[in-house]
Amino acid sequence: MKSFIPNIDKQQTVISIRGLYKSFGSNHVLRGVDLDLHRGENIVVLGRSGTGKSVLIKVIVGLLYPDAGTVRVLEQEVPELGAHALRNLRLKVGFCFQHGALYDSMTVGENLAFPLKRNEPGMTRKERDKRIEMVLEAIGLSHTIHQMPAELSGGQRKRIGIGRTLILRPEIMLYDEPTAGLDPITCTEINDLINEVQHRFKTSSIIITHDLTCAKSTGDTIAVLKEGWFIRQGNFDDVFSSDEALIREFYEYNFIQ
Ligand SMILES: Nc1ncnc2c1ncn2[C@@H]1O[C@H](COP(=O)(O)OP(=O)(O)OP(=O)(O)O)[C@@H](O)[C@H]1O
Repeated sequence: MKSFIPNIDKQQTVISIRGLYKSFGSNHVLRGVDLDLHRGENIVVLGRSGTGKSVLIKVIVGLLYPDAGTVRVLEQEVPELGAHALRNLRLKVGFCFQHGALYDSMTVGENLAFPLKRNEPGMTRKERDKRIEMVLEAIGLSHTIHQMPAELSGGQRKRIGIGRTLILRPEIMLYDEPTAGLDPITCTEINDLINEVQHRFKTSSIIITHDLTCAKSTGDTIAVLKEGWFIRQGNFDDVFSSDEALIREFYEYNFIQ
């Protein structure tokens, strides 16, 4: 379980979704999704492969248009936003790709500088270097600044991927399977980092995973996506204590992975 009590503002939702439907032809992926992410909260979206977790995230950042329902992010109705407003919103919603999505031909420092040069062109070199140093220190990888991604371990690349998202100081973090493909010790380090980011940068996060350990250690709220909607939402113990079949399903899945 988490080692600190996060400061969650239950009065303030940063993401609010009601009655979300999304189909692709006859494939009805999301069928009435409701979700509230509060300021300061980590929500884990737990679901087996193909249940629509990525579709949900894409709707949240405006990459997919919903068939029905409302999707409100940082006080804005996402499906109604034009390209400019959507671009601005996406700067406040950081997406951590599953494989880090680092540029192999750039050093760690250059990878972190890249989003700053593109999105904060008014920044001086000194300000940029300071931000990069601060983020590298936060993710515990200051010594890698001149290294190439190929020289890093899988866990370190994941951390740099998280750092590259943090560098723009987003209000919301979206993590796509942050522990996929990592050994158990590295998984624990990434889970700790997700909590550290929540604590230190006051972010609100959605963490997509089918890793129960990740869910238990990072989630203030667990939302279980199945057959197009959230069949359970609550803290880990509430969600799993009463339903043996559900927990077995995920344990079996974790062993298969
Ligand atoms: N652009 C698209 N066009 C057609 N079908 C799509 C599209 N995007 C997703 N789907 C379908 O939506 C369903 C849910 O896909 P999604 O990628 O959201 O699953 P997931 O829960 O993220 O799975 P995984 O854990 O394997 O990443 C799948 O059946 C997929 O084929």
